[in-house]
Amino acid sequence: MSTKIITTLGPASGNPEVLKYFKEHSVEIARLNGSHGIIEEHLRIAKLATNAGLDLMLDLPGPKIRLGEIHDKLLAVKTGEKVIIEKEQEHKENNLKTLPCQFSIEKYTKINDIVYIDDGKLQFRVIKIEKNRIQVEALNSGPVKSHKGVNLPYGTIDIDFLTENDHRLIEKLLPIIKPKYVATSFVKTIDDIYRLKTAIQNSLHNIKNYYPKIIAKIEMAEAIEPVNITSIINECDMIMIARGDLALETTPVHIRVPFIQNDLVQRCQIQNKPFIIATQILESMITCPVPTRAEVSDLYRAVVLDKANYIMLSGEAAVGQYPKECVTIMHDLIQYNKIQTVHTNKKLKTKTIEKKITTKRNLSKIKRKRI
Ligand SMILES: Nc1ncnc2c1ncn2[C@@H]1O[C@H](COP(=O)(O)OP(=O)(O)OP(=O)(O)O)[C@@H](O)[C@H]1O
Ligand SMILES: CC(=O)C(=O)O
Repeated sequence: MSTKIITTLGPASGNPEVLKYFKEHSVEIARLNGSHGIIEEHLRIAKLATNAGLDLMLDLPGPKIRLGEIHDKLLAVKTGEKVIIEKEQEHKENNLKTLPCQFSIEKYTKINDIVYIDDGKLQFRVIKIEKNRIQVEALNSGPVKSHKGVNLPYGTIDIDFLTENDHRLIEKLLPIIKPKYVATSFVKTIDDIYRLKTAIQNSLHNIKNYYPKIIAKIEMAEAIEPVNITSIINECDMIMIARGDLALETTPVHIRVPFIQNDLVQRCQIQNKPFIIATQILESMITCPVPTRAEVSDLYRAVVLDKANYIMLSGEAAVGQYPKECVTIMHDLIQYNKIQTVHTNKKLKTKTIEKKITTKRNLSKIKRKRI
């Protein structure tokens, strides 16, 4: 089976024309990211995607630490600037810029720890810890936007696996849209998968003949420990190598992802489990109509070397300027690989036939000599 595409839906792709294009160009699954957008919007887009013939994936946010609503949606920070990160309901007047956070994070940090925001695009060093807030120093400049992810690779996070938001999506959205797949974020152990299954069963108690396939998103250091990963792969229907958070939840940050990807691909192949390679495959195409050479090489690795069952577009398809162009690049590489494979197989076949013929000829020569 050749690789298929998953596209995350959002403002850039939630319309019939784009979805039709996706369907015609190797997209099989439409992902609804439960971290963004309201239920009504997910319902609307789910209907459009189903009408376009796509399967649905509901991606549950799990215990991901995110910023809250930033006043005016955006705040600029400068290198060296001191900033407060505080639990959003616990705001205390101060004269520093303040980033609201959905969880209280002071208990997961120590002085000098690095806090990563927005997939690591912004880095801060912890300089002071107080109740419900930390003071940090910006290590680089940039804009901070509402709801971006916060990663603390040096802390042990013990936020409950299924959050209030996950329960709300399981109860309010799942029974209506009946997605073929439910993806679950920040899985650490097999018990998390059991808990998710129980929550889904409870929400579907009145619905017969439907149960979603479960996708475990691998993005935590604990999940890739040998004692956990084998049983997680066994218990779910598909694995997502969720490289965005994985890059920041494993140390040394950023550089371990390709090594872990290699290991997970091998494990999935040995355990005969389909897998998805996700995140930043064509990230630069959020704002540029063509990919970088490095991105095409990453795509080549996923499709040709790893033979991923699915490759996934996130922001590129949800909010990017070129969702159709991204899908076209992926589709074209998949098709090109098919042609190359047929070509190589034909060449191999011809070589084998040639070899057989030469061997036969040599044999008959030997026979003739003997006579
Ligand atoms: N439905 C949506 N509505 C608005 N913005 C969205 C939507 N989906 C995604 N986005 C934007 O695109 C970015 C990238 O999308 P992506 O699905 O990778 O989200 P994410 O925040 O990185 O979360 P996750 O870790 O679950 O992938 C998001 O950070 C968000 O700004
Ligand atoms: C897809 C996702 O959640 C990640 O890469 O972190």
